[in-house]
Amino acid sequence: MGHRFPMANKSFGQHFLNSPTVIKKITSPLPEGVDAIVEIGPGPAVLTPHLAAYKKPIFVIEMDERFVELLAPVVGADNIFRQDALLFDWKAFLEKHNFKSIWLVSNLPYNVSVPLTLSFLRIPEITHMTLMYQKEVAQKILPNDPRNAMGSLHAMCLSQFELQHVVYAPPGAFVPPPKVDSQVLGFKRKANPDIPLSDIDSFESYLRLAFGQRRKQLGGILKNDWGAEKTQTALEKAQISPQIRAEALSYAEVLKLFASSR
Ligand SMILES: C[S@@+](CC[C@H](N)C(=O)[O-])C[C@H]1O[C@@H](n2cnc3c(N)ncnc32)[C@H](O)[C@@H]1O
Repeated sequence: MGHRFPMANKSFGQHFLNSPTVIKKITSPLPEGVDAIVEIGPGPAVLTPHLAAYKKPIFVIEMDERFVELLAPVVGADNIFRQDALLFDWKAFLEKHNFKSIWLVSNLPYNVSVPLTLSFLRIPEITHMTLMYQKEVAQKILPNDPRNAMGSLHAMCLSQFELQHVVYAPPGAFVPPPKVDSQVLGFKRKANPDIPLSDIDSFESYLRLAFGQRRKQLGGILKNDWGAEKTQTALEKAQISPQIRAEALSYAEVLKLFASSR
């Protein structure tokens, strides 16, 4: 496609997309009703021009200062945040701009993809996301085979979003090619989340406890933290056997047990 990439900086997890098919799948269509687009880690403006073409307000957050010069003509110098996306001040950004429905797009740097996803799900104004992951991580968020696949990332994301597979990206879709396969997922915020955001921290602690030792029996794991009485009452109320392994729980059971534990 003739895109000329600067030298990739490995410490920033840089692998630039070089596949028109994958780029198109990530950047289209514009989700209905969004009033702004935020791209994390735009690098040398690979996805960015396709997103800017929608003529919505567009902002980018990029750590590597070498790219500012390439991004400025695409999004405007004032719309570039040259910083770590993990430290981005969403509160200040939203107070200033008052957007109600943001589409967040990113070919995420693999080392920060999970903490970033967990932070985005806490920002209700982010209504749509299209995010690239290492395939193993994407499979934890949205397993192809849902049997015995329950885990904390899946439950956390599903509590706020409808999830869908968008496209696989083999190593050859990038320059330089990473050592792993990648997968892009689409997220659409549920109008009524299964867990209100005010409870999301407790839900996350509960999931970390229940899925910290996925292959052990659930009753034993919970008892260590909750004590015998609370564990027995909660499991009975949710009609779940203490002998079950956490990974075999259905999503409905995960929600029921959380509700029963409170
Ligand atoms: C995998 S590359 C993707 C580049 C481009 N968007 C593409 O699709 O080809 C990840 C980009 O994220 C940037 N980056 C890495 N860690 C970051 C962080 N914590 N916050 C913001 N940007 C980061 C890197 O400098 C790099 O440009």
